Amino acid sequence: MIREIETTLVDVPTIRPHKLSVATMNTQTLVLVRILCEDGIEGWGEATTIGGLNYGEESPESIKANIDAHIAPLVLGMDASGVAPVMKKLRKTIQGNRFAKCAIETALLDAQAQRLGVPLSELLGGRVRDSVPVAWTLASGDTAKDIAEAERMLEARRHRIFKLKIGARSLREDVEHVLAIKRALGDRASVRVDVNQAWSELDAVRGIARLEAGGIDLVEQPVAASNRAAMRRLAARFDVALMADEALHGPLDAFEIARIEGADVFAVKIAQSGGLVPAQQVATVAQLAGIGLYGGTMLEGGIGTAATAHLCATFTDLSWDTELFGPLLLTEEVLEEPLVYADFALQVPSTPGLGVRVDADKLRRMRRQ
Ligand SMILES: O=C(O)C[C@H]1C=CC(=O)O1
Ligand SMILES: [Mn+2]
Repeated sequence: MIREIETTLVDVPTIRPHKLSVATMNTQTLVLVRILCEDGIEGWGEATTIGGLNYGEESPESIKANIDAHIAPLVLGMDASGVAPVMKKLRKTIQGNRFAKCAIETALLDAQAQRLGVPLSELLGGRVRDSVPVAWTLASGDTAKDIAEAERMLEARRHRIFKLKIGARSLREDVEHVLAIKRALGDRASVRVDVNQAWSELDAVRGIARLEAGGIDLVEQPVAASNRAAMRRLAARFDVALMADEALHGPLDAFEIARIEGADVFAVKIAQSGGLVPAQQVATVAQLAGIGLYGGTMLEGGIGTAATAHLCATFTDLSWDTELFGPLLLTEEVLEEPLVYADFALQVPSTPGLGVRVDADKLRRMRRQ
């Protein structure tokens, strides 16, 4: 039985300002959900988002309020081991709120996998890999600093895939910034860009032509999420891989974008999709349509990152790797033992459930009062 659902906000400073076209992040607010079950098992989920309301339509505060006032009362007392009936009820009764639903589903699946004594990946069909390659986002806003940061990451064998956040400056400045970084790193790294919807279609045509010629491997969400027709035209026009991110709010969007050939790659995000199971459906649609897979992040801490890692471990083909570096952008850790990053990859935890333990003392100290 689901006995208790507790939602906690934790404000954690980032290791440096993280500049996106929609926001500059100096702190990240983790939204953590703990579900206590009658049998004493405790499951954890995460509903962290980016930039308050700059990135998406759910804020940390709205997610917490909606779980506390509307979602928890609906499912308290239900059978905790029946994850599917609980989620069926939530999805039927509650509109939207994909992040909150993701956190509840993750916590219930974490608890259930612990109950069964298996890693979460085994509840999702079983893993085909024990680690996932991890990209790093260069987003200091300064070309020389970004190059130095990339060199440090290569030297430490932590990352060899770099995603550059662009779209806030003029097209010319952005393209020069990206190409300078690519020239400095050469074939030692894969360089990709994320425009976070900032460009018009015409900007995108001009920008992508130069990025493609300069050896950039992938362009993420260059135009507005709602402009699927532009994504279709850009995907048909250029060879460089075009990735959908903000345009993907779950399996239905995945199906529609696949149908119109509106992307070459999908960023699979568990919170944007509304949970681990719908995110797996997004991936299934992609695989059926011949669309590549990439494990995306909402810059979550250790819990959401571990959950996505378990999901990505089940994908037969993960050709575009992951960006599961969220915990590395934060100055403080909420887990007892941090996730393990080595040899350009994140190790997928192998103990029962999510395979991570929250440090209760640290959380008490760090939580928003
Ligand atoms: O992909 C996004 O749009 C959001 C996020 C993921 C990595 C990062 O630096 O920002
Ligand atoms: Mn993105």
